[in-house]
Amino acid sequence: MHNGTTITQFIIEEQRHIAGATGDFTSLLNDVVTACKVLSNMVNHGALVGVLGSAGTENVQGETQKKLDVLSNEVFIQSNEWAGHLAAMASEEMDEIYPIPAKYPRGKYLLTFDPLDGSSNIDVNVSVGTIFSILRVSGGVEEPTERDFLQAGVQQVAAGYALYGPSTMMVLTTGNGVNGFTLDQNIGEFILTHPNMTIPADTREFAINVSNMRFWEEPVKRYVQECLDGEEGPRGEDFNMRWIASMVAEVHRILTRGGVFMYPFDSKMQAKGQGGKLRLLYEANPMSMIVEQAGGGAITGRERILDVQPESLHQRVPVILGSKNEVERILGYHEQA
Ligand SMILES: O=P(O)(O)OC[C@H]1O[C@](O)(COP(=O)(O)O)[C@@H](O)[C@@H]1O
Ligand SMILES: [Mg+2]
Ligand SMILES: [Mg+2]
Repeated sequence: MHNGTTITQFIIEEQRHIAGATGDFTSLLNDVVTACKVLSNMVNHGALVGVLGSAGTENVQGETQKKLDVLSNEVFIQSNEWAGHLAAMASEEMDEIYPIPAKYPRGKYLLTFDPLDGSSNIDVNVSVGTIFSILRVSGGVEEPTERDFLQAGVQQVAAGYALYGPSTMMVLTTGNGVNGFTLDQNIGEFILTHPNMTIPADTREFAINVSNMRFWEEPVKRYVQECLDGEEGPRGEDFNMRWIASMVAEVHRILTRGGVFMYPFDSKMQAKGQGGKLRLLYEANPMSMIVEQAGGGAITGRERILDVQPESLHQRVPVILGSKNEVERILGYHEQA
């Protein structure tokens, strides 16, 4: 049994040093933490509580929704709408933004989330997670609009994810480094177990869905081919590969032991008029903030993800993130192409 720092203690301690902090942000994060505990419990019970399988509906992006995609979205809304910290929420699973209903007070923050990341893995009992990002309202608190959410990732106040794996973890940044907490199921608290997570600058491990190889652009093909060529190739070293198909789990591995994760631009997505597979506001931006705060890099291939000016709520972008020196190498390959 752990008796270390709880996530609430950690956040309160961090906020103590911020002049003018009202406690709103602390209690918003607390509600997000509660939502993730509820989801952890649901995911853990799986088939026992009838939450696996398809919901028989599609989200705005035309993807089939799992029952847990829908349930986790509802849990996130219920946990976060009542307390008066938020003006609105936006989620991968909702077509439009969700302004806080008039029966509740509205606050100065916005919450975006991917309530269940990696949901194609849920029925096969492989790790899934939740990704979230907190922004400040740019316009009026009373009439939040989609435009309020279209802020570049550098504007994020905080970002984090929960990983429902062999143990449930919460990884969080408020712009002051990255810290990891493990859920102690016996006491229902996240305990600080991974202080100051940092990504090694060098790696010999990459993650990409190679079934898309024929659709990639030249610089990504070059990078992956050089990894595959191993000791005999230009890198002079053997590389290892992983593909979990849950971004949350891939990013967590990278925070733990380094590596590169890529869901790059490809011609298949281009044909559908999409810039990439992963969603800028719910996946790319929060993960990029975490990765940069841990000393890594995060780019689309040609530019820093956190500098991308969003044009629409459900915008997708190419993502290449992880160990700094490898990300810089891939950026260089794009610049040379
Ligand atoms: O099935 P693919 O093409 O390998 O894509 C896997 C990617 O899709 C995602 O699952 C998208 O997330 P959702 O499950 O939230 O739609 C990422 O987590 C993952 O990296
Ligand atoms: Mg996702
Ligand atoms: Mg999802």
